[in-house]
Amino acid sequence: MLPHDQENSSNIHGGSSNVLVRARIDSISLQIEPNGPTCNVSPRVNDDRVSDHQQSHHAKLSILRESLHPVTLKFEDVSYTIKLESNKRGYFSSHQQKQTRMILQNVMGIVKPGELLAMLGPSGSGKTTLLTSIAGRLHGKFSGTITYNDQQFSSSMKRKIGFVTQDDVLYPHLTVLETLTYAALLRLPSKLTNQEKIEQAELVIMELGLTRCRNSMIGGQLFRGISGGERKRVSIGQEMLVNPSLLLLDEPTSGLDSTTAQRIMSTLRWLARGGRTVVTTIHQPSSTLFRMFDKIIVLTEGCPIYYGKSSLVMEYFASIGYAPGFNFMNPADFLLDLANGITHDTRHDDQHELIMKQDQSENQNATKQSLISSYRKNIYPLLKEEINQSCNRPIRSSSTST
Ligand SMILES: Nc1ncnc2c1ncn2[C@@H]1O[C@H](COP(=O)(O)OP(=O)(O)OP(=O)(O)O)[C@@H](O)[C@H]1O
Repeated sequence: MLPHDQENSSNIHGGSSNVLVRARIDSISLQIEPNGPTCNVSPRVNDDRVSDHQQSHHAKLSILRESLHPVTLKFEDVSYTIKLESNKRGYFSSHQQKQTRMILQNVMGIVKPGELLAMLGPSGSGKTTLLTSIAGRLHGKFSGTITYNDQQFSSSMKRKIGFVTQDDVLYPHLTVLETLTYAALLRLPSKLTNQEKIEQAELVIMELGLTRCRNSMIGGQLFRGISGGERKRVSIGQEMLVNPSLLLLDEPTSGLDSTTAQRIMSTLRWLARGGRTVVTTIHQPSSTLFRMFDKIIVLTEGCPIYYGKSSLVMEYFASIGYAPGFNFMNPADFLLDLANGITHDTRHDDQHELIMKQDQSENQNATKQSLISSYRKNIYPLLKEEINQSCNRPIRSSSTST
């Protein structure tokens, strides 16, 4: 079952079955905040022909569809430095020189419930480090502020965060159903009965379209199991079980074919539209994938060169003198080139490669510095204002950033 198919299907929020669902939600000791997501697109259906069974089934699905604690994430001037220890004279020298390296520098952003933010940038640009800091798992010299509904990170917030890491750890000998059932038994609150926990695992399997492989083993290096895309969905499912308000994912589509990647991104978008705040890193998205992001942040060597709506990114770079040399270019390819300091020239196409090579060797750093300064001049002040203005205000579903 495709999640976006479900977006089009009826989702019942009224009726007695809904009361039961609410009762169950309450029994998970979660409460609906007054600033509920305004972006939930579930239509209300009042059709007597829908059977009780169907009603209860759809209503149960809505448990996973809605976030119960919408979270507005803000990260302001996040910088992170690490200490590098290197030998001064040689490998066996006891004289060690301590150097520092800046991994992130003044990174800012705001993501509201219902929004999907993608972090883009070349390998080593700091995407995972930023995601880890948002998850509250970064240790070391870290400065700046990260808040969740204007509150600092706390253990109660930790429980509302789902973090899907790049290298998912799954037991190869368990089936999909066993993996998710054990996760449900271990992670769901003790107020739920075991039967209810098992039902939640079944719901997640349906929601993520894993029904066909529910009894297949995960597999590993020694024996083949489910596919890479299914495996990634199992990892996402493990986090979905606890209905996180803030879902963070590190490279959820890496190594997957474009159709599977698109399917996973549809799932993430659908989770966001249920009032969750979704942040993902991504390496090389296709243009179809790119269009699914509400907002993007583009990093080069730890510094942002763009933050804002994905639909406005090309316009922004064109306004500061950077445009792709030809039409129909995947915006993500263009942005990654820019983040690497490679500009596209509008001159004749067969000169293009040569120009790119020259840029790489001679002008890369200058281009990056120019992009960083343009960001500081054009985007940073507006973003700072947006973050300050949204302080303690009701959460809205639309974004007003660049
Ligand atoms: N604890 C650490 N010690 C040494 N280097 C580190 C440490 N943490 C991060 N780095 C370096 O910081 C840079 C950013 O790393 P990060 O994993 O955030 O990049 P990334 O953009 O996610 O890369 P990729 O796309 O390849 O996963 C890299 O050059 C990495 O080697």
